[in-house]
Amino acid sequence: MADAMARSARLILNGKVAQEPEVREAVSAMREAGCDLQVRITWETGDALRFVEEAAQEGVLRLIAGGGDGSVNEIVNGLMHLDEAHRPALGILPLGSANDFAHGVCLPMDPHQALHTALTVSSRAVDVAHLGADYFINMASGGFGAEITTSTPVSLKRLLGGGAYSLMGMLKLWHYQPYSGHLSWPEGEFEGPLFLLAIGNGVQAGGGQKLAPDAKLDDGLLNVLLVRHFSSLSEMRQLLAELERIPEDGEFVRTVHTSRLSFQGDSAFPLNLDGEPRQLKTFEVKLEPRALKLLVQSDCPLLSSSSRH
Ligand SMILES: Nc1ncnc2c1ncn2[C@@H]1O[C@H](COP(=O)(O)OP(=O)(O)OP(=O)(O)O)[C@@H](O)[C@H]1O
Ligand SMILES: [Mg+2]
Repeated sequence: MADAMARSARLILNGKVAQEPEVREAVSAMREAGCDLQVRITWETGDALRFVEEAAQEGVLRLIAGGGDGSVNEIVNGLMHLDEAHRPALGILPLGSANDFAHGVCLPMDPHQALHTALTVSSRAVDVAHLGADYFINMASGGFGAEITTSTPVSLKRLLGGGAYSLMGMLKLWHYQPYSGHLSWPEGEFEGPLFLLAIGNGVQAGGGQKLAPDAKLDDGLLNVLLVRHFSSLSEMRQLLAELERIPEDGEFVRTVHTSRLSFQGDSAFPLNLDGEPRQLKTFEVKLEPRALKLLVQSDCPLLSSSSRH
């Protein structure tokens, strides 16, 4: 039996994509189907936070983020600053360029289907990670990818997919230096030059790069990917091969499942939180287990109680 459509909901739409005809048509269709769907449009950073507060004050139960990973991140931050009792469930209308979180949770990319999903499914409780005062729902990635993708439009997936030789050329051109730091978590530690660090609540970042393929959103754990730096072209080849299959304990790639992680760097470390850039010398990442209600299909592969097979 199909689930009933919610009677009311709020859509916070990133102004960059607000006028797309498909979005307008999808909103009209949901209204015609009986949902009182109100829309708020952002102009700049900070607007979404205010709209989240307004929605909570008005008792909105379903809040839909219309935009890319950055829009979802801003809305998650707004939601996490509310009391849990007044926190609306989060739906996503994927309208960004990467939409890594939405792809990771297998949401439909078609605006009509995505809105319909957000307005009909039951919510599922998922973990939310935070790094200092900043929350993220999908992934924090640091090192190589975070630095280069912040200043070029090339996605991490394309950079890593181009092969060892072109990647080496790129790193030379960028005068790339590995980052050194000390990582520690309750069950272990890592010291040394890092090529890449990814801390996943979700599975993918950088435009489709699956850095934490086994991550679940509701298991109380961060899936951490540590990639040690290389010193030759052949080592780089090995590193890229390991990134394809993400071993537990490879020569370069190592995975750790833990509830929290601290980093002490020798210098500012470039980080990307759900696609939003930061530079931090030290940080700690923790999880708030099952703190947010997410509107995804019940067979979403990132739910540990998933019935998908
Ligand atoms: N009207 C607007 N015009 C341009 N940028 C906006 C507008 N409103 C909000 N923003 C900014 O857009 C950024 C978020 O963009 P978002 O990440 O959603 O899209 P994207 O970068 O295209 O997608 P993705 O991150 O999935 O690749 C935030 O920094 C936000 O402040
Ligand atoms: Mg973005």
